[in-house]
Amino acid sequence: MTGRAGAAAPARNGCPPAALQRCPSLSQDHDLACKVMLLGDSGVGKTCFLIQFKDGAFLSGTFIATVGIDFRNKVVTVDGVNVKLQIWDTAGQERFRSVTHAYYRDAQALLLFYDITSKVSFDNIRAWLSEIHEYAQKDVVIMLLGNKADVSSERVIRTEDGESLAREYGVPFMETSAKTGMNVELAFLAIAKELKQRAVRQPDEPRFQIHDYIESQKKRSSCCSFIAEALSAH
Ligand SMILES: Nc1nc2c(ncn2[C@@H]2O[C@H](COP(=O)(O)OP(=O)(O)OP(=O)(O)O)[C@@H](O)[C@H]2O)c(=O)[nH]1
Repeated sequence: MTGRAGAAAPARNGCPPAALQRCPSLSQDHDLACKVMLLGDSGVGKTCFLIQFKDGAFLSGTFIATVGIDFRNKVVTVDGVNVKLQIWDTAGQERFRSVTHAYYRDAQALLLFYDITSKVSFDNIRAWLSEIHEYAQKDVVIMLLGNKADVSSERVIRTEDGESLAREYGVPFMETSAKTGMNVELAFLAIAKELKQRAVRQPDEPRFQIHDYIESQKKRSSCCSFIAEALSAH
């Protein structure tokens, strides 16, 4: 199921052939392929986040928990390089934990979610980070995401608490909404940019700073929830 892409393709989009030779994989529709895993407690919104990114839609209504693990591909273009993100959506339920552990080792990036309306999901982030340190590669890119930022009336985790936890672990952070789409694309684009730079960085190119990029691009939940509330009122 891990399906790495195969044959080498000619360099495109101004990315020099020598640099692309170092990419983890090459094929017709993309220059570089990367594995990204979505982690976090059951119900935090991982599947909805993925569907929002892939199809631009929100799955509302009955919550159907993921069983085991599933994946979707999406190609994004960053700085002229086509990056295929193979995104693994894991089941948050404890009983599937041993299944998902097996997939950590191959992942180049991990999006770790909590739900801003659930204290338990936030408190469990430390346990998730311990698992990550146990099973994932040492240089894996980790991003902390506080999802459901559109539901401001039920918020129990302040933005500052998310920021401070992320600072403690040295990982980038933002609040997101799989419902409104707030910061969904940004999360994946930031990952794609970081992984692309690791694979094809030119000697004279400045190093990509994922923290700075996110800080400069992210939308604040207060502004977004204001807009979402205004829209839902009509
Ligand atoms: N308001 C709001 N609801 C959301 C958001 N994201 C997900 N939900 C809802 O939260 C519930 C759980 O979402 P899922 O995406 O299935 O959660 P999950 O993390 O994939 O859960 P598991 O598959 O069990 O690990 C669903 O009822 C969604 O409609 C969001 O950003 N805002």
